[in-house]
Amino acid sequence: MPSRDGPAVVEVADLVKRYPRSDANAVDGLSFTVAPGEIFGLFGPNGAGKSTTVGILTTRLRATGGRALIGGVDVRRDPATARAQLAVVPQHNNLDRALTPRQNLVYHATYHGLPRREAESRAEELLDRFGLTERADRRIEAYSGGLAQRLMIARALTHEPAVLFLDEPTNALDPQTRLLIWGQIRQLRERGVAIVLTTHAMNEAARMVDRVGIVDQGRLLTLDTPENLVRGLAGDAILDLTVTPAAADDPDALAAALGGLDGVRKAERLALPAAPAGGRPGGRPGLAGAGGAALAALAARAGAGGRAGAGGLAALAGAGLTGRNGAAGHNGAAGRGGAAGRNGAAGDGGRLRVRLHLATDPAALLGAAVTVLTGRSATLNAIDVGEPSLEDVFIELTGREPR
Ligand SMILES: Nc1ncnc2c1ncn2[C@@H]1O[C@H](COP(=O)(O)OP(=O)(O)OP(=O)(O)O)[C@@H](O)[C@H]1O
Repeated sequence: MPSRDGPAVVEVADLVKRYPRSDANAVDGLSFTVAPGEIFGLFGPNGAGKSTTVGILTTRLRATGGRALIGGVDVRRDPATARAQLAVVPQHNNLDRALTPRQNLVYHATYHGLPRREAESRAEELLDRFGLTERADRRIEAYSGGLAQRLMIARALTHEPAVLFLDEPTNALDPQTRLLIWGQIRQLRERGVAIVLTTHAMNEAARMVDRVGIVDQGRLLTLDTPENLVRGLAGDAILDLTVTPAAADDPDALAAALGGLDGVRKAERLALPAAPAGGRPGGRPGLAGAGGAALAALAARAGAGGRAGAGGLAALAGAGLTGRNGAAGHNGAAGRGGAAGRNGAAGDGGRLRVRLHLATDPAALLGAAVTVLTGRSATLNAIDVGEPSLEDVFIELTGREPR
């Protein structure tokens, strides 16, 4: 079990950073703590203030106000002592190309005060742990991105830091290297190392992090475990309906009617995914995919429950059913299972995609949704159901507009 007792190893209190000649704070009163043996995800859109926060904590930048402590040491007052307790793995390769991989590790260890002998045996141990022993004396230039990332993490561990800052640790890595790196991060957690992780690959990281702080415009929007965030903000399930409203109907009124159903926490209109020429849009799994069994059951229950009238069931039978794997779905979440062909609609003309965030089982809602649609003479083209994800929470909090 990770040891999460004892005083926080990272403490940030009312932290402020205003860059010269800027008219807004890049970090604007941020507060959080990270315990030993905790993996803390610091997430936020581009420009939210993550790098600035990490820059202050790692002594690269000076705060304008507030406090930042590493292992109880104020980074501003005593940066050298703070640095001895932390390590940073940057997103981009900053290995010393004039040295071999082994020499990179030995150099880093001696820089941090280890005697030569100890530094060499530490390097040996880390090369072994990261599967680099065979490649320890090659030229750095010959290293792939994955090998370089492994070596950078190994290098960060030479002085046994109490806290490790990882910036996009698995960006552009193959699945094997990702697994290795997540495995190493897990082991560090078991040893009581605190890890502060910044990444945009939230759904991947959600499986690893203990708590998440989501920041935007330098402020903390929320801080909790991924499970609590997903449950609390995004709802229990997500149901995406692609519908063709009756010609005289108002799409917003139709979306609002669906949003008013019991068990719906929120309804939002989404852009329709672009359909590739002649193919299934979105590339999502259909009934045979991850959500297939659940969806078949859902369709059966919605039918057996008798909530929908005969017309509604006919509409349901004609709709494409797909599973979504809990993505925020802004780039084509709904696989339409050939519904466009059955519907006879040319292109996406007149169609509407409504996302319902549910506080209930989708099966319990589906009949009522179909009744609303048939009551308004709308056609149901596709149903896409899935679990909400951390990325859904992120979009909910920070919006869909690119920064
Ligand atoms: N050296 C600088 N001088 C002036 N403004 C800066 C400087 N560095 C960052 N900023 C601004 O501070 C704000 C926070 O930037 P920061 O790089 O910390 O965000 P971020 O969350 O790390 O973004 P990303 O995900 O793109 O790395 C942004 O508005 C950015 O433009």
